[in-house]
Amino acid sequence: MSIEIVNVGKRFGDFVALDDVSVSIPSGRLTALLGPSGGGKSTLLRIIAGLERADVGKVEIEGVDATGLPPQKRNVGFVFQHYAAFKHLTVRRNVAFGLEIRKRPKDEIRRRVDELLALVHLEQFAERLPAQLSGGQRQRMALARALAVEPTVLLLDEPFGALDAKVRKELRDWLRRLHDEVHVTTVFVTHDQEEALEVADEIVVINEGRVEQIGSPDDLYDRPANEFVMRFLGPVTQLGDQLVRPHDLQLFSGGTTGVAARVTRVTRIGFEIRVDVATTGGQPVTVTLTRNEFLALGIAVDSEVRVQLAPGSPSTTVSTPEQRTAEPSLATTTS
Ligand SMILES: Nc1ncnc2c1ncn2[C@@H]1O[C@H](COP(=O)(O)OP(=O)(O)OP(=O)(O)O)[C@@H](O)[C@H]1O
Repeated sequence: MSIEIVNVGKRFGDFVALDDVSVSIPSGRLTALLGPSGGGKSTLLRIIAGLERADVGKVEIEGVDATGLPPQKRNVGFVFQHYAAFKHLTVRRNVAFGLEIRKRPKDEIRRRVDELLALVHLEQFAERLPAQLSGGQRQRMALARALAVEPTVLLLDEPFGALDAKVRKELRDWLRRLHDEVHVTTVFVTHDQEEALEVADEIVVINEGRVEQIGSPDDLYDRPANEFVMRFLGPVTQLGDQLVRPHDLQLFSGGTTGVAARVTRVTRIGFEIRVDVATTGGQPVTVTLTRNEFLALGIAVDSEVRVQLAPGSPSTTVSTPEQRTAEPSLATTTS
């Protein structure tokens, strides 16, 4: 294990930002700290970086107790959402900065910076100033600069957060490929579940200062530890007292399987069809089908159907019976 966080606690005044957090972050992997705003992700990242001190607990990096070490002794590189570049220095000099202050030989610096600029696809922009780059290019420069000093650990706090959706998506794919080439242990903070599921090898779900679940994207999606993780990782709907995913529900136009319901609304959303139904007990349930599945059923608004959870699909029991689904359906109940 590359980073061991053991029983870490952190308060800001009376506010508990982290409550007895223990996480093992594996070497050479890409790990996401995922959770809602204010949950404590950045605080945990800053504690790993040494920018913040834990009140209790221990941080170990590559077998070394780093709890009391200042940031510059931890050999970590970091990139934040609003990256502050040296405005008056070229891209090349920005990337070289960490190597220059370490007084590495000029030849070595040139070679290493060329390699890094190629890695982040910025070779042709080496002599530009940061202001002459796009937002996405600037974040790539920031990553090259963080990697220049060969950190043991790379820490990224919402590094693409300020960029538009398309650039964000491109950088996400690019980060995944970069990591496959470089293999530096990387921890990144995100509140975007899609980003975490797509990019990370391991995800740590953090909410209200506590770890809700740690696992691979598949573990979390298919075997959510609790209702919070289930709701946070994707769309949900409720069938009886079970919280389920709308695409894990099956509809039948006849027969006796599952629960009797009536179709209240049919909506096409891109390549999916969303079918809202109301059970005979009056519970609104949302089902998503592919277009072909929908056409094969031959159903429309007011059709009588049966609905059931596809065998083997994840579900969790809802804690309070009156709790509404996270994605409320627009169904008007019929009985
Ligand atoms: N220096 C500080 N002083 C007081 N409270 C703080 C400080 N830093 C963080 N907090 C509080 O601690 C909580 C956790 O903050 P943190 O930034 O770790 O959350 P986060 O999960 O990263 O959220 P976001 O995605 O919004 O950045 C928040 O309620 C925040 O207001």
